[in-house]
Amino acid sequence: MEALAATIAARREAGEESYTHRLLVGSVDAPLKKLMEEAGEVALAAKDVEGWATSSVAAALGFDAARGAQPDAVDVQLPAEYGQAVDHLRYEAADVVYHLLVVLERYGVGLEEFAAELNNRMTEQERPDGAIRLKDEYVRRR
Ligand SMILES: N=c1c2ncn([C@@H]3O[C@H](COP(=O)(O)OP(=O)(O)OP(=O)(O)O)[C@@H](O)[C@H]3O)c2ncn1[C@@H]1O[C@H](COP(=O)(O)O)[C@@H](O)[C@H]1O
Repeated sequence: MEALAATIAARREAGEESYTHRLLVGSVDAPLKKLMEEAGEVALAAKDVEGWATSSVAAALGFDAARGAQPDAVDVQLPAEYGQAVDHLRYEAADVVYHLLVVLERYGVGLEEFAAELNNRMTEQERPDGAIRLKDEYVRRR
């Protein structure tokens, strides 16, 4: 994530051949539209995973019912498509994170500041030692 955020920031100085550069300096509507589009694709991909899981459970229950069995536990065989759907979910999630980092970069929110925002929401027990916090040196606008 740090390497990606640094690459995105450096693309401010790149040429028009860079997709990231165009998202950083062109109309903001472009990265915002992509962010929303990719978030929608994550939702659809997750529903696809759900679909393969529930149809597999339904198939296993139907198989047991056909045998007249009343099992305590159902042996669900997840098909290859389930794994492919999870892979697809991960792929779309990466598209969201990339476009989110581009949008944050456009408005000067670096990865460190973003991490500090998340760290601030953690309980003392969750937060690792030395975690970056939202302090004046990270945030100049508060
Ligand atoms: N991580 C990414 C990254 N993730 C997604 N994308 C681009 O985001 C766009 C997504 O658009 P689409 O949805 O049309 O493409 P898709 O994901 O194939 O299709 P869908 O299945 O989502 O519909 C594609 O053009 C991808 O290339 C990215 N473009 C760049 N990066 C990183 O940014 C660096 C700089 O890239 P440049 O833009 O080439 O400077 C790269 O080296 C990468 O590390």
